Amino acid sequence: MAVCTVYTIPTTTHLGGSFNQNKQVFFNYKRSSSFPSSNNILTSVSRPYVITCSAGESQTIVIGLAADSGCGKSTFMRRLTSVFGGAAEPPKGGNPDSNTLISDTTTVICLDDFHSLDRTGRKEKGVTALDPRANDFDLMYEQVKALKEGKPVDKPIYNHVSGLLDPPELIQPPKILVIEGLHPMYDARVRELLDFSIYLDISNEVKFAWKIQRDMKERGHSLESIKASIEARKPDFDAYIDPQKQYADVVIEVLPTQLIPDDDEGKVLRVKMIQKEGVKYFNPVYLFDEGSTISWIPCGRKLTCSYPGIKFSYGPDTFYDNEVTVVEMDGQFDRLDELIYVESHLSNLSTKFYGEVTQQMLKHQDFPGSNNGTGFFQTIIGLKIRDLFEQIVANRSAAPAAAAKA
Ligand SMILES: Nc1ncnc2c1ncn2[C@@H]1O[C@H](COP(=O)(O)OP(=O)(O)OP(=O)(O)O)[C@@H](O)[C@H]1O
Ligand SMILES: O=C(CO)[C@H](O)[C@H](O)COP(=O)(O)O
Repeated sequence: MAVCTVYTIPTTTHLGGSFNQNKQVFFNYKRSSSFPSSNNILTSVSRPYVITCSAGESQTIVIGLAADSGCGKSTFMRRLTSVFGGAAEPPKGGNPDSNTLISDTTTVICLDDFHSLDRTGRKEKGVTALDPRANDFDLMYEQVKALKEGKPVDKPIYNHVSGLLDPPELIQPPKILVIEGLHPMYDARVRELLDFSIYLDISNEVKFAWKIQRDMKERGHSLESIKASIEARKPDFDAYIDPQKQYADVVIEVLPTQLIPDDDEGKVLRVKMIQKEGVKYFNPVYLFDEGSTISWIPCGRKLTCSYPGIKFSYGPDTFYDNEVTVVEMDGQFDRLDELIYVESHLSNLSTKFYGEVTQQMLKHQDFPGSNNGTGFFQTIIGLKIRDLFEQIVANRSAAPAAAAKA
């Protein structure tokens, strides 16, 4: 809900009346009270006043997380919500197949809920879920916009168990809204609403290895059916999902290792954190010396490394014509408690205390990717998002004060 603030003028004239939420007037008077914008009749201001609304202090911050199915979005979300504390759970008393996760600070909605065609509908029309024609971008835009403006919405639910569209669920505007799924940056209108965006870019080789792990070992699918499903999705993935990475503020790219020649196991990973320069409220993380190009093998006295070891790289680059800063980690950690050694050589981490990244990694050591750059960089991005949120909130509260001083 937007919050309006009343600034009173120290005279005795009474103006009274109602106000228009969209009108923003900044005067240099004293702040006397704040109230929710739904209560739009003034009853208790006895002196001339000025009201500021809609840049409300409770405006929702929107984060977009894009990736293909089975590429670690849920794992990333668990790391992110943990940074803010409190457990993330589906809406209480709602649809047991809801895709939404709510915690004190964050609400994560899954963009699969904006599929306009259900499983049968897609089959009949011969389109995949990645195809824009199977998704309702008008509704996605309207609902994300409404939530950002502090208004609740009745969001549809795509039921992954039945393959049907279920009755909608009520979503209240949170402090931080995360929209995760296939298309958070596809529609220009939705993209414009994002305060920060992330793309999880999992290379085909690694995606295949993860799919085998989950769908073959855990869900009993055959190797052939996994191969066929990846191949069937590829043209639409290339056309509609992959191009979104050009818009992301951070891309986490996951590739096979270069430390083992001709590795085909896909267990050891090379992970790049590609951070866009010039993004408001986001200072890229760097290694040792900002702006330099660095290659670092931390293995030795302070970091235990078994074969094939660990290699970090850092430096400036360009990505889709944007200037970026890249931190890369190839290899995997043997002992997570020793991670503090690596953490202490990175700067701009947005931690609140020494060793916070290591603490978060230790807390979730059972999550996939905790021993490599995927978990490490996801944790760091979680902390950067907390920092971005705190800066935006601090800036908002400072704005009326600055206006008052002017
Ligand atoms: N960092 C990682 N390292 C190794 N395996 C991983 C990693 N992240 C995810 N996986 C594998 O991929 C699977 C899917 O992960 P997750 O559920 O987080 O992805 P998702 O994008 O949310 O999937 P979906 O869209 O299908 O719900 C996990 O069960 C695990 O096998
Ligand atoms: O790419 C996907 C996003 O997670 C799913 O395949 C899509 O949502 C369709 O779901 P289902 O396969 O359960 O019908």
